[in-house]
Amino acid sequence: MVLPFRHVPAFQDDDMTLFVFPRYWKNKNMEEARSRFKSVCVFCGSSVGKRDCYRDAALELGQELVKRKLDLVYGGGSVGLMGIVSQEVHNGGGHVLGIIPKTLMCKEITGETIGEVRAVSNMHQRKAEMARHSDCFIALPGGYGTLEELLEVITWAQLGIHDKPVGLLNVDGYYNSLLTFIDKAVDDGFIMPLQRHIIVSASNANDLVQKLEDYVPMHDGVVAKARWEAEQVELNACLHSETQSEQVEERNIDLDRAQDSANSHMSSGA
Ligand SMILES: C/C(=C\CNc1ncnc2c1ncn2[C@@H]1O[C@H](COP(=O)(O)O)[C@@H](O)[C@H]1O)CO
Repeated sequence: MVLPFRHVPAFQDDDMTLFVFPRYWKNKNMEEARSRFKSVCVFCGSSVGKRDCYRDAALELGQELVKRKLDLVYGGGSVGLMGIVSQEVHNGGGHVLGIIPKTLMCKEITGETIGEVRAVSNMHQRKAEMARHSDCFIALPGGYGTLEELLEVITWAQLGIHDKPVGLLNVDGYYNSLLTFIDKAVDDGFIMPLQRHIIVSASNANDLVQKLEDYVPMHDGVVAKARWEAEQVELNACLHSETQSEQVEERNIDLDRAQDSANSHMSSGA
C-alpha cells in the first residue's frame, strides 16, 4: 500500500511511520528522531547581506541540515549565502545538489561549484528540478531571486501542484514586512485564510525545520491533484527529452572536435 503524502499525518508513533517514511523513525533505544524528509531545497541570497546575522543564519541552517542528515538542493555555486549554506552542508558530509542554468555556469558569476552540479537549460527548468528533487523548501534572506523562487513554490502549493512544506527563516525579522503584506492580502480578500497556512516561519533553523516536520497540508478540495499530476508527467517528459537532445547535441559537438583534431594531426603528419 502506498499512501500519498497528503493523507499521511506528520506524526504517527507506530510502525506505519517506518513504512511510509523510512527516514523518519523512532528507535526505542535512541533519543534521536530522524527526519521524514530526505532533501531540503534552500532559496537564499546570492549576496551575503550587510549584517553578520545573515551569514550566521546560513551557517546555522547548514549545521541543522547536517544534524538531521538532510541533503541540500540549491541554486548552485558559491556566491553569497548560497555559498555559506552549501559549504557547511558539504563540510558536514551531507549531499549537496546544485541546479544551475548553463548561462550562469561560469566562475565569474556563480563562483566555484560544490558537491554535485546539474546543468539545466533555463530558469524555469531549474525551478522545476529544484522542486522535483526536494521534500520541503526553506527561504533564507535574499533578494528578487529568492522572493521569486519562494513565491512560486507557495503558488504551486496553493494550486495543489505539490504538498511540500514551505518555510521562511525569518532572521532578525527580515521577512516581517512580507508576512505583514501577506496578512493584508488575506484581510483584503486576495489570499484565502486557509492558504495563509502554507507559509511556516521561525526565527531560527531548529524551530523552522521542526515546524516543517510537523506541517500538515490543508486543502479546500477545489483543485484536483490528478490533473496537475498529468501535467507534471508531461512537463517531466518534456524536460527529459530536452535534456536528452542536448546531451546528443553535446556528444555530436565532441565527436566533431575529436574528428577535427584527428584530421589536423593526419594532415600535419604527426
Ligand atoms: C547575477 C548575480 C548573481 C548570479 N549568481 C547566481 N548563481 C546561482 N544562482 C543564483 C544567482 N543569482 C540568483 N540565483 C538564484 O536566485 C536566488 C538568489 O537570488 P537573489 O536575487 O540573490 O536573492 C538563489 O536561490 C538562486 O537559486 C548577482 O545577483
